[in-house]
Amino acid sequence: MATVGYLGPQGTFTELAVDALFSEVEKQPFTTIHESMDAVASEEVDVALVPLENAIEGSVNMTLDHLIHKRDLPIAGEIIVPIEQHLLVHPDQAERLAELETVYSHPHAIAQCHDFFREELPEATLASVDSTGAAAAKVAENPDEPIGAVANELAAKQYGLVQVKTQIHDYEKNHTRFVVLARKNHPETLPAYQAPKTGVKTTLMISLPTDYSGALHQVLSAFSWRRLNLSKIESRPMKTGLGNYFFIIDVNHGMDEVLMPGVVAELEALNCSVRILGSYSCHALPSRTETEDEKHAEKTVPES
Ligand SMILES: O=C(O)C(=O)C[C@]1(C(=O)O)C=C[C@@H](O)C=C1
Repeated sequence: MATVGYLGPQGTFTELAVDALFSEVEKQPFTTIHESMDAVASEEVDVALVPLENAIEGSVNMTLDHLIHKRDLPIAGEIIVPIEQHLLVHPDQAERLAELETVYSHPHAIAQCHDFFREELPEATLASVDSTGAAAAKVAENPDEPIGAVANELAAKQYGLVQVKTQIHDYEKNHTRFVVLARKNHPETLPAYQAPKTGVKTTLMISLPTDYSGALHQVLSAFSWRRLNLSKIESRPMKTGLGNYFFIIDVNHGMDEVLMPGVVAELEALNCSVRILGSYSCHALPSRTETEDEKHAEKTVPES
C-alpha cells in the first residue's frame, strides 16, 4: 500500500484532504509541511499532500518556496477542499469566552479569520503553531488555561473540544487547493484518486532573461494565440536580489504532444527559463451546501 505524508497531527485540513483524495493509503503525519515534503525526497513516503493555495489568503508560500528552491518534486495531482474555520475551546472554558487570552492556529488559518478576531476578540493574542490540529491538541492538553484554537469540526470531535463560534473565516467561499508531490520517474508509487475529477492542469515556473518592456506580454502571447486558458499567474521573488521575480503559471491543459511543447520551445527561444512543475489531474471535494444544492436540484428536475 502506498504511503502518504501529510501535515499532522490528527484533525488537520490536510488530513481531511488526504481522506477525500485517496481511498486505500497508509497515512504518515509530519509536524511541518517541509518535513512531509522532505520525506518524499528521502523516500520515507511515496507521496506527500501539501496545501498550496487558499481562496482568502492566497498562496501557501512555505510550500511554494520549498518546492521551488529546495525540493524539486513533480506535482502529480490536485484536490480542492472547502474550508470552514471554527473557534474551539476546552469544555471547561466554554462559558468564559470573553476571558480568552490566546488563540492558537496555523498562520494561514489565522490569516483567514482576521476580521473575526478584530471585531469579536480584539484583546486576544493570536499565536502561530505548526497546524490547526496542533492548536487543537494544545487546547485539549491545557484545560485550565484561557486558550482557544482555530481549527475544523473534525479536530473538535477528535480532541473533545467545543465549537464556541462557527464559520469564523472572513469570506464565505473559502477553499484550499492541495497538491500531491511525488518523486521524479516514480509513477508506479502514485496511489489511485477517488475524489471526483474536475479537469487537468499543467503548472510552469518561468523566469524572464532580463527586465525589458513587453517581456511578460510576450510570455502570455505564447499561451493566448494557442487558446490555452490560464487559471493562475503569480510572481514570487527569486531570492537573488530585490526586483528579481519568477512567474508561476497554471494552464488548464495537460502536457500534450503539440501545444504545450510548442509553448515551452517558444519561451526558451525568447531566452526564458521554463521548469515544468507538473501536469496532473484535478479533483474536488464538494462542500456540504454544494452537495445539498445538487440533491435539491435532482429532486426538483421537472418530469418530461
Ligand atoms: O493546519 C492545517 O490544518 C493545515 O492543513 C494547513 C493549512 C494551510 O497551510 O493552508 C491548510 C488549510 C487551511 O487553509 C489552513 C491551514
